[in-house]
Amino acid sequence: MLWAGLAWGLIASLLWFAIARFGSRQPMSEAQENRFASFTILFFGVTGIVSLLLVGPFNLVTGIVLTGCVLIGLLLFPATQITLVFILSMAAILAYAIVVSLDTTLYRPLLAPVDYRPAQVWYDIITIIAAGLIITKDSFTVAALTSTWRHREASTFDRSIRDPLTGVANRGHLLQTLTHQLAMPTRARKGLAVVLMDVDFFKQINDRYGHATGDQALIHVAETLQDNLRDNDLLGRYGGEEFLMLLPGATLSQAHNVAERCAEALRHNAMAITGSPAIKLTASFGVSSASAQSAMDAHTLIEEADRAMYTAKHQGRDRVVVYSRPQ
Ligand SMILES: Nc1nc2c(ncn2[C@@H]2O[C@H](COP(=O)(O)OP(=O)(O)OP(=O)(O)O)[C@@H](O)[C@H]2O)c(=O)[nH]1
Repeated sequence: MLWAGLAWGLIASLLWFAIARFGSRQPMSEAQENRFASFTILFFGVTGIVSLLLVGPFNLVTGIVLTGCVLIGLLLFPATQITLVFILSMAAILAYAIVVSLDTTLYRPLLAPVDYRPAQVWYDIITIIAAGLIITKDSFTVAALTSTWRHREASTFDRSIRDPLTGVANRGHLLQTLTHQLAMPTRARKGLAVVLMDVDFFKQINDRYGHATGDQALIHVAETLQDNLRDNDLLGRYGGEEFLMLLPGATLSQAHNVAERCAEALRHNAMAITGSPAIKLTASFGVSSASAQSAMDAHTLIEEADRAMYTAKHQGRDRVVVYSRPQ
């Protein structure tokens, strides 16, 4: 019976862990994780109750299943459900203590041996509470590790799509998002516009104030642009002092307005630095768009915006130029 219990605990735990970790190719969504966690509680909870009924609270099989229930549950749990698991495990420990404190002649496990003897009640209660505290402490350690692990996974993903200096999307993420949006079926997408901008005379800022101030200026530019975009627009750093904005659903003239708004914000939002007058920054903007019907690829669209941006540079900088496609 003991070995069967141990084997069962081990197999069930490994199985559960394998399903949680490798069961789906995609990482589980939060809703899936919650469903899986609830199912796990139910499964181990029911198993625990059945063990209690069949072999009684003093049997090692019951102990293993209850401990497994708490530990495996916590190992797999999304952080949002840790409190729930904690309450449930404390309730399980309390219920366990109550059961052993009862006059056990009132309760006789279904599979109890003929010479079944109730244990010393107080001794058992103290042992169970101590065990409960140890399990709880361990559970919190596991929970903390699990949450660090999840957090690390999330922040690795975050790092892989962000520009480390400015915190906006990096070039790879911009291109991937744009390619994905352009590949959407015609009926699912509206138009899409891109705005490419390049800070004017940026080399002079580096030369005059130093590279660290140059970096601050890039952060300032990114913040100013971000403040002038909507939530579903995507701003990213395309190169050194070049930023790209993806505006899903925007027409060419709407994107033109957005670019003018950004140029205006940059013009009137000089960057404050200590010990010198605020630095005035301007930029040149190029705008291009793809209608819902056009089959345009990401590189062509960006190249058009790039040409328009260079026209803006040649026309004297600090302005917006819209790409006009040859008829
Ligand atoms: N501080 C800092 N400078 C950068 C970074 N990336 C690129 N740069 C600098 O940006 C400058 C770009 O200079 P240029 O390409 O000559 O262009 P510009 O001076 O902005 O002139 P125009 O674009 O013609 O208006 C170079 O000096 C680069 O070293 C960065 O991450 N931090």
